[in-house]
Amino acid sequence: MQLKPDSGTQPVPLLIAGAHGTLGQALSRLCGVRGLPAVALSRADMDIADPESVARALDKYRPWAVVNAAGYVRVDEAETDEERCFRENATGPAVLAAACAERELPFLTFSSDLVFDGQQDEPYTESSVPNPLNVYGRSKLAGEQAVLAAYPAALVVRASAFFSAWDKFNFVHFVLEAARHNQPFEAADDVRISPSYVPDLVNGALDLLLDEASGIWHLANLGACTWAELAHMAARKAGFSEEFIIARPTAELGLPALRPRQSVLMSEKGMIQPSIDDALERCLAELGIAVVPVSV
Ligand SMILES: NC(=O)C1=CN([C@@H]2O[C@H](COP(=O)(O)OP(=O)(O)OC[C@H]3O[C@@H](n4cnc5c(N)ncnc54)[C@H](OP(=O)(O)O)[C@@H]3O)[C@@H](O)[C@H]2O)C=CC1
Ligand SMILES: Cc1cn([C@H]2C[C@H](O)[C@@H](COP(=O)(O)OP(=O)(O)O[C@H]3O[C@@H](C)C(=O)[C@@H](O)[C@H]3O)O2)c(=O)[nH]c1=O
Repeated sequence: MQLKPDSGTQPVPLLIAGAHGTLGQALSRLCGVRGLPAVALSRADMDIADPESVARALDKYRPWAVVNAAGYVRVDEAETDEERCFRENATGPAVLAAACAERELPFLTFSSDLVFDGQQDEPYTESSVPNPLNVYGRSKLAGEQAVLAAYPAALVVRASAFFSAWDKFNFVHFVLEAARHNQPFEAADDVRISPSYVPDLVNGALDLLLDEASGIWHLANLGACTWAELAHMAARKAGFSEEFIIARPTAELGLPALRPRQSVLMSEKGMIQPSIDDALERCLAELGIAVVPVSV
């Protein structure tokens, strides 16, 4: 651990942007578990798209590295909110990257599987050609390109649909809530993804940062499933009946933004994450739900 040059004993922190979000909160939590001093800043503390705000925060906290967990994630709203979406997902990361490059600070930012168009059959790797289908995906790709242009040594981790026991804003939580209340749950059965269990994503991304990795890396749990299959897996492992799940083509869900028919992520760089099945069981255990062994 680096000690702050002018402080003697105070450890030099990791600075996290996007403190109050799903990823930001998980980063703070796991930095604590790993004994990594960190300072997590909300938008009020540091607006990542405002160069003066970023400079003030970096000069105040003098971190050894910066992790950007901030962003605009409302994929469907982005279709009619392009300016705000690009501000948070492209301008913001670019401002952070330039400030970190100037100070030679390691920088990690996150991108998404939605930079791909789903036209290929095989999983997408780091060398696959992006071609986003929606405003959100275009903003994430623009952010990747701006960050690596400003700071080629930056680390860009692409992840996919988050699921986590630590907050309620994710698909697996919605499924379990519908199961508990026996409410019908419509799930897309024509879109294949490789979901990201947030603790695995955070630990993998921190490992890469500490290993001084750079460039684009794919971090998603191993395997692939449709949203409907993920819903069935979650319900079955949690011991619920599965009748409440209604498989639907995505077109019938009335979502404004187009999604790729598949955006399964794999890494060609060897950063293998645990399987979706294993991650889901750990997620359920973290929720205090006894996992029902699936009969073979
Ligand atoms: N959720 C997912 O499934 C996936 C997410 N990602 C990426 O991971 C990152 C984090 O996502 P997630 O945790 O789900 O997002 P959340 O919406 O949970 O959190 C994002 C946070 O960023 C903050 N923020 C937005 N703009 C700024 C800004 N200009 N300055 C400072 N803070 C800002 C938001 O604050 P406020 O509330 O004030 O807007 C919010 O607290 C994003 O880059 C996203 O694209 C990638 C793949 C999948
Ligand atoms: C909420 C819900 C979603 N879905 C499926 C359909 C659709 O493909 C997709 C849309 O749901 P969401 O809006 O949660 O997922 P979506 O916005 O597509 O999720 C994305 O979030 C952004 C931030 C990312 O970066 C992506 O990786 C991805 O995780 O999920 C269902 O099938 N049933 C549901 O009830």
